Amino acid sequence: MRARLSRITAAATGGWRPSAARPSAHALPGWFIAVEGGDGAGKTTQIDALARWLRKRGFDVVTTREPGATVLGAKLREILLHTKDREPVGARAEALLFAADRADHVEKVVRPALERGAIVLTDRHVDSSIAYQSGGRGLPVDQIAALSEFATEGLRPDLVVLLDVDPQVAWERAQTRGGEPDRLEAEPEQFHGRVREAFRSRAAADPDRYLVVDAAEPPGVIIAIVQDRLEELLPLSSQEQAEARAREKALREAEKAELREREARLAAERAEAERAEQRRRAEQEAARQEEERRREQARQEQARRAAEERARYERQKEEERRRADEERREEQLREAGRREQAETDAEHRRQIELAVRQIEARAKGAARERAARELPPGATAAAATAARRSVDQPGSEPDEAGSDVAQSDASASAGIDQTAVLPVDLEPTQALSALPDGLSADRGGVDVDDDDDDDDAPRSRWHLSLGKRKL
Ligand SMILES: Nc1ncnc2c1ncn2[C@@H]1O[C@H](COP(=O)(O)OP(=O)(O)O)[C@@H](O)[C@H]1O
Ligand SMILES: Cc1cn([C@H]2C[C@H](O)[C@@H](COP(=O)(O)OP(=O)(O)O)O2)c(=O)[nH]c1=O
Repeated sequence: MRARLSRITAAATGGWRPSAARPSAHALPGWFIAVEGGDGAGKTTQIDALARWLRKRGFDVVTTREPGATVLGAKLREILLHTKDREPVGARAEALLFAADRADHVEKVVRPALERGAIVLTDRHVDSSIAYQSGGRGLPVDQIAALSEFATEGLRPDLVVLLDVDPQVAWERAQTRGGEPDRLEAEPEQFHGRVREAFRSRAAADPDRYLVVDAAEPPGVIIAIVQDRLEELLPLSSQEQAEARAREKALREAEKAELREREARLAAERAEAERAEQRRRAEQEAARQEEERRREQARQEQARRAAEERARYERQKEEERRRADEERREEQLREAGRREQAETDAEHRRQIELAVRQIEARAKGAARERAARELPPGATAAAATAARRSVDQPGSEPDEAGSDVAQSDASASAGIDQTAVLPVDLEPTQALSALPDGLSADRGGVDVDDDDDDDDAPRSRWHLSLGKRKL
């Protein structure tokens, strides 16, 4: 089967050259197969089976036989095999008659069939003459071979299938066909033994052209062996070649289709890879743009925060400047208030001191007047004069009182109400209650020190303390 497959492949590719494998010398296009063996070996059975098999493969098959395939051959066969009631045929005449049949057979059946390219399957040929007329009858083998060479014009089978079997077995098989044994079949066992040996000897001398098969095997086994050999030998039939070409064409088409499919698949894969690459690049570009946008956003956010921070810082600085200005203004206002308050307080102190001195001066004057009234008349006049001087210059000793009055006049000229001058006969507490509005000198804030130790007139020392005003 392997050989057949290799031939199918070779034929399909145009590499098969039948003549190169042909063991015979003929150059005819057909194939010449001879089946040989003893009587009852199974030749007819195998030829029928081979013919069916070969025809099924598409070959032009011609089955034939020797002797008796032609009109002449049929008459010779009758003479050769059925000699009952006739004069016996001698060995040399027998050999010549078989040769005559063969010559007519080759000329009229075999060669024409081979020339048209048929496979010719013949039941017996030259080897039967070698086996029977030489081996069996004892005629010189070279002369029998030369006679056959003459009859066939040198045509030799491409293959001789020798069905080799014990003559006794073959004889028993032949009996199953019924009928009377022919003249040669009727020969003794030794004869058939020599025939067998002649066949075997000839096959052994040319193994390339002979296939020896054990004919004791079942018909199926034998046909398989012969088929194997013929598959090696024969080319493909026209039908098989056409089928092989069709298969080869289908194979090429399948390969082309597979190639196209593969190329399409590769193209699709390349396109997909390209699309994937484009997607990857697009995603990469999108990611890059997104990253750039994110960075720009972050940069803008950072710039916005920096701007906000700067604005906040500027607002803070502005606020600090505003607060500082406000504090400075408030401080200036407070300072102005303090100065104003200090001036007001100083003015009040001055007025209070003036008032106190006036009160003290008047009190002293009043005391002197009282003392004068209590003195003798001369002393009284002097005291009254002093008292008047004291009255005329209240708030101090006569000299001091005069200057205090002058100061009071100065205060009046500075806008202080002259009506604020206290009456001289007021007690200190009465005088304080008579202070102008805005001045206060309560007992808690003004110490009145009645000191009569160094002065004969009751004298109060006023220590002024001013309540703090809120600005
Ligand atoms: N291999 C075989 N085994 C057994 N019987 C066979 C075998 N081949 C053929 N036969 C039978 O033997 C008989 C002779 O066969 P046949 O083919 O006529 O032989 P041949 O043509 O060689 O004289 C037939 O009855 C056939 O059925
Ligand atoms: C062709 C040939 C046949 N013979 C013999 C062999 C056979 O016995 C006989 C042919 O008889 P046949 O009935 O054709 O053979 P088989 O019995 O095998 O079917 O002729 C020769 O002796 N010489 C030959 O050259």
